[in-house]
Amino acid sequence: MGEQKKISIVGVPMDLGQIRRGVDMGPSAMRYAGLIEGLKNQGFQVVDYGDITIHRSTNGTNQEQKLRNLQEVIKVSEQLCSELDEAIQKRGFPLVLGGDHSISIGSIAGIAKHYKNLGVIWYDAHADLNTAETSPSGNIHGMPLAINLGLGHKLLTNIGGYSPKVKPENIIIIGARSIDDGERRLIKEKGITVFTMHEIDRRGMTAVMEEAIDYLAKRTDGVHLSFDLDAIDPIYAPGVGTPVFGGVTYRESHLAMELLAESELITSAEFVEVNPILDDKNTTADVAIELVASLLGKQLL
Ligand SMILES: NC(=[NH2+])NCCC[C@H](N)C(=O)O
Ligand SMILES: [Mn+2]
Ligand SMILES: [Mn+2]
Repeated sequence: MGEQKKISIVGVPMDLGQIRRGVDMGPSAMRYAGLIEGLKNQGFQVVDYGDITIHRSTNGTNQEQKLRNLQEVIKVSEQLCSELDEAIQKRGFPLVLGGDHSISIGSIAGIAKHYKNLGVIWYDAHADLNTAETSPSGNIHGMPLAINLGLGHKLLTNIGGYSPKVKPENIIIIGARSIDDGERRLIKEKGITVFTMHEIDRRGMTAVMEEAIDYLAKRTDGVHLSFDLDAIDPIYAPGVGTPVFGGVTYRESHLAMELLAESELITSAEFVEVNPILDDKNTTADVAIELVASLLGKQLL
């Protein structure tokens, strides 16, 4: 990253993609933890677009059904899509703050149209590859990666007016340890690369990241990092709505971000699922902004 590179920040206080309240406060928690100041100290020009407005109707549509809050999620996704489109045209590095992981539908919709062959690193305990048919919960935050592949409800896959956004061979999932049956079938059928916790335990984070970086560097013209804080073990990042034990450590996650910084591969990023109500003294937001700093080139010496 050269000096005075521009970072464009967009907050998405979205909690409609799942049922636990509090994740809408994620963008505030990361700002409160010192995100903007930190990036400025790191030498970046920071343009903060503020938060997208979310209209939370008291009785959202599709409440107990297979796509909870569908209409609201569509509205927010379209808005995020056009904000990111604009940020990229103004040559900023898009940094999106969640909000639950359903925001990735809008962010990747806004980003992918600027690339011929966008790669995606999905750093997550989950695969988020469900559709309404396979979802055990009806929560849209468990579906965004499938939607970005063009699988799922038409109104979601068509955000931004085009579909699909990403090819299955350009996706790498890292840190997965909770995968539903339908997701497992899709991973096999589409040949999606997944470095589960097994591969990370067995080969180590360095080998996993090096392979991911080499692979994506050869075949993509931009890579979006979608970082779900629940990839990290809840010991280090307790403030998430769907925690799964046995996750990536704090150190391994920093290492992963440092290797990505060194590779200069990442062209946009989002940090999602930070839920300060479930957190312990804003620890998860603190961890998130430290990881942002590492991703954007901060070094210990
Ligand atoms: N972004 C997340 N935290 N996703 C969790 C998804 C959990 C589960 N697989 C579901 O579909 O409901
Ligand atoms: Mn997750
Ligand atoms: Mn996720």
